[in-house]
Amino acid sequence: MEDENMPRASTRSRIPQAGLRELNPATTNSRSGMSGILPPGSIANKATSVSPTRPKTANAPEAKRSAPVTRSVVGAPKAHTRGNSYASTMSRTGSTASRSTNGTFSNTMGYGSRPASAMSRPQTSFGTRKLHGASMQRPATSLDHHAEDNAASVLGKRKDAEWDQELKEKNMEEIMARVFSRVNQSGQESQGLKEAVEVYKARINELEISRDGLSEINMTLRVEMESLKNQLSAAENTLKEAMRDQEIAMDDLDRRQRIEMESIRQAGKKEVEALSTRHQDEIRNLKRKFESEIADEKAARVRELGQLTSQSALDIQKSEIELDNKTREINAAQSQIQAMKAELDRERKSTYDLRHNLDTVSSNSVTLESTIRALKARIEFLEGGREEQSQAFEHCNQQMMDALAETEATKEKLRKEETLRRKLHNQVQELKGNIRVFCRVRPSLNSEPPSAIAPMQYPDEEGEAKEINILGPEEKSSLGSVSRKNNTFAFDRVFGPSTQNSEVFDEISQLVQSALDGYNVCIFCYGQTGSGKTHTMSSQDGMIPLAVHQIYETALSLEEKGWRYSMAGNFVEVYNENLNDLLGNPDELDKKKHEIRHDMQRGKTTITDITTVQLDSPEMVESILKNAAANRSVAATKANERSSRSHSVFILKLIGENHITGERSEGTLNLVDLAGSERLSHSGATGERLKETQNINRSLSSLGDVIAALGQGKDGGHIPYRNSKLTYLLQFSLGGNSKTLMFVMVSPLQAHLSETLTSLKFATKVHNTHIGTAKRQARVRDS
Ligand SMILES: Nc1ncnc2c1ncn2[C@@H]1O[C@H](COP(=O)(O)OP(=O)(O)OP(=O)(O)O)[C@@H](O)[C@H]1O
Repeated sequence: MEDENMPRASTRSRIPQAGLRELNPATTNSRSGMSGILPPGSIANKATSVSPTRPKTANAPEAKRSAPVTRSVVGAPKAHTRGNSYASTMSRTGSTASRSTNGTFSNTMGYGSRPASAMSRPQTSFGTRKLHGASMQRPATSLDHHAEDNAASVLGKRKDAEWDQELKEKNMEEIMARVFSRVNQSGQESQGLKEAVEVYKARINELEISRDGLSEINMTLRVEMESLKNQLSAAENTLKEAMRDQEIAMDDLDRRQRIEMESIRQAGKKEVEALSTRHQDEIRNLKRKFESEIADEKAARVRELGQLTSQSALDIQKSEIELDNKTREINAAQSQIQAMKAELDRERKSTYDLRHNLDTVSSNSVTLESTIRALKARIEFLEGGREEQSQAFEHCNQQMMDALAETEATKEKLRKEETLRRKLHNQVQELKGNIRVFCRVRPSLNSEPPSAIAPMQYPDEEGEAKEINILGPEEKSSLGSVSRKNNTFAFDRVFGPSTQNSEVFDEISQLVQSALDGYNVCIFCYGQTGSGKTHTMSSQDGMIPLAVHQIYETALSLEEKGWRYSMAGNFVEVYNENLNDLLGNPDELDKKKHEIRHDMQRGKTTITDITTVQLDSPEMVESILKNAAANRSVAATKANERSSRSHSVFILKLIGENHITGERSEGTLNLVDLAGSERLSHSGATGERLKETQNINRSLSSLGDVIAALGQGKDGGHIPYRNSKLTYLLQFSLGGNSKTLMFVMVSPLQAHLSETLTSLKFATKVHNTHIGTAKRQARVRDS
């Protein structure tokens, strides 16, 4: 029953709020109790059309509100059922309209059937509630029981009624009263409905008025919209016109610009034409001018050429004459050398003879002494014959005096001979050249297989080898054929791999002698890492120990000629353009600063804060070399696992004094072991090693520059000693006042071939350099 009511409530909810209050079925039905009497679809349909979207739940409170009304309607019959069975019959007819045919009275009561049918209409909540209320409040027995027993009770009552006419009339009156009250009620309900109709009408009027108002607004809006449309089209027109004007203006501007451009172009063209005409005129003028100048110049040059040709012919003649002279001079010098050599040999022989004489004289003097003693004994023995004795004594004395004079003369002759030897020795050294280059190829080591050795030949091996022949690396021609270049280099001496250090030293010992004689001598080893520099210079039988031994021996032998020598040694290292003291404290390496100072007047070099060792014995050299080797910076590179990355310089200062002749000599012997000369790309160095290699290469190229500048031989010409620490240190040992020997060291390995060729080319440049005559730093003491 409740489910049927819900959609109905929602249908009513579509009625506008104002009219809904009036239309509320609860209110309406409370008055009439017969919602079913409304014409079907008249109000509900109207309401639906006015507000079709009203939510369904809005009707719930209204349904609730109808409850008390329903109760009041239901209450009326209930009051009447309390009296008699007829009232019960009426009630039953109202509640079960489908069975109304059962009673004749109910059929005749047409007006009474309307409320009953209305109540049975499923569309209204009212009807439903009424039925529900009836079933709840009226016990089933009170109505149904009466209906079932109706026949029996009526028969019983009829029996009584016949006998009680008064009661019947009373019942009839009651029924009539109920009918009247029902009619009245219906009248009231119809009045209520009329009122509702009125309300609806008023509402419809209101809505129509509001519709009219909305139509007016709508009209106004349409008119406004129309005018806006007009304004919009007017604005569009204006815009179009403005755009058209703009386009016209742009066209005008464009045209004006084109005209202007055209006029500028024309003006430019004219200007260019004028300029080109002017330039062509100028070019023509210049051409004419230059042609005449060139013609003049040509004539002058031709004249000059003629003069030069004749001059050069003269010069050539002169040169040829000079060449002849020089050749003659050389021949003379060579014969002089030969003569000197012969003289030297003679002198040597005479020295030998003199020594022999001296020995004879010494033995003579010994003999004389014994003779004197014998004579003395004889004198004593012969004291008797005085005259005879004194004669014999005088004779002996004379013999002794002669022998002493002879000895003295021999010594004097020896001293003179030594001076002469020095002079001759130096002349020989000068003739050999003040800068000499020796090449030394080290032997292959055990770790190096024969296949790794590059082919090298020594064409003049039989005598004093001076040439080396090396096959260069393989080169591919553009046609694809592989060839190897044959490179021949010539030096003052070439030592093959089998040469021992002692043989090499024989060649340089004369230079060591020069240092003792008071000359500055510089011997340095040049070559790539691992080519044998350190072995040649500092090994146990290297140049440094051998030189020191020779100096000791010579100094000793010179003592009997009146010479006393003092020897002071320094051992320094040039590392990264810094000077280190290799005989000093190792902790101070690379920290302590040493400065090089030159005494330009005396041609002397000193180093500040350097350790100087007095060499008292040849054995001291060994410990010096050991200390220096321990201190020397050694670093690993790709090229060699133990590689000296610095230049080491052993400086030996030799000061000699002859207490007999008063002569004094000051010579310096510099023995230099240069750092590896390999190129950057080959060493593969990086970081700190790269910096080292760069510094090494810079100082080596400075050495080359100094030698090249010395070779140009211009007096007072600039020699770039200051370009590196090494050349600055050796300033007085490289150049006019000194003798220089360079060893170019060669590795026999095929892998080092290109470095070897680079070294040999550098050495060839040095070899082709001729340095001026050396001066001996000697003074003769005033006596
Ligand atoms: N004439 C030689 N006879 C025998 N062995 C040699 C000779 N020359 C060099 N060696 C050996 O070859 C190796 C490399 O020589 P060395 O160390 O003297 O080269 P280096 O040019 O001084 O190299 P670095 O620049 O690294 O000092 C050493 O083992 C050395 O003993």
